[in-house]
Amino acid sequence: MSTPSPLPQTGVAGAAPAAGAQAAVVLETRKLCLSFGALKVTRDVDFQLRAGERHALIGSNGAGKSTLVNLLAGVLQPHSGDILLDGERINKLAPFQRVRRGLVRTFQITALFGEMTPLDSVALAVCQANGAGLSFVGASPAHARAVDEAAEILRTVGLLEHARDETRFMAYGHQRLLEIALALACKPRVLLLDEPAAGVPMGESRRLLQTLAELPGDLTILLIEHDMKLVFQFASRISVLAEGALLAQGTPNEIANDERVRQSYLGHSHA
Ligand SMILES: Nc1ncnc2c1ncn2[C@@H]1O[C@H](COP(=O)(O)OP(=O)(O)OP(=O)(O)O)[C@@H](O)[C@H]1O
Repeated sequence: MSTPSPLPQTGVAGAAPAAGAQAAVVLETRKLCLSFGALKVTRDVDFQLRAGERHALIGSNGAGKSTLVNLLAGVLQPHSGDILLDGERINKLAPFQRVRRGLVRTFQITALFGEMTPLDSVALAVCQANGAGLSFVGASPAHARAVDEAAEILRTVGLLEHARDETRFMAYGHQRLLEIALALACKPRVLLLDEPAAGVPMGESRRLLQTLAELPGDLTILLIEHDMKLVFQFASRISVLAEGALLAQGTPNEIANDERVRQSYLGHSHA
């Protein structure tokens, strides 16, 4: 939980290249609803994620951002409405089945791998994703390939020089990058990130989001982030949730100049 920083006062273009309005929709929700008791946390959400987007999901504390990501990942089941991946309804798919189809959210498992090195952790995840199971002993060709692949993933997220560190002693920002590396080991087409920079010092969080923005262009990323500076540097498109409903979706310029967003979001941040 953190307090949203104010929206920029003038239109700010996203740093990432716009995916373009023509890109195909990869992930979509239609009239998605979920309540916790009497509390409606997801209200008729029609959300679209297009191929290659760097998409930020923003909104005040309790607006329903994590819930929406959990619905997309299959951690939560909607009470009504649909979730479509590549146009196919995936409501009934378990999280691991969605992962197999390329829909991956970041793990929060650094504690589990604290005594392992990033190289071993990611190689293990690669083995799992490649169907080689968890057999991690010996010098099998599958293991060697997994280690090579893991090193390449660590290079991509800028962690190669820490590949053989013990995870629990790594800087927190590096541990968050390792979570992203573990998600990349699952070969995602769509990556869902719930506040990947939370708790990371400012300079490092900017680098972390820059790393994400520079991931291969065919990877689609949805990210929850409270820091508006980071959001507007990262995003090619932005969705705004308010009280469970989708208030607006558009380019960074459109969102920054949307009066409803400014009133709703600035109102909360002032509060
Ligand atoms: N398992 C649950 N049971 C009951 N209420 C829940 C549950 N999970 C979330 N909520 C409530 O649903 C609402 C939306 O929560 P959610 O975590 O999705 O918001 P959020 O936008 O991600 O907030 P934040 O920015 O603070 O993380 C909140 O009022 C929260 O208290």
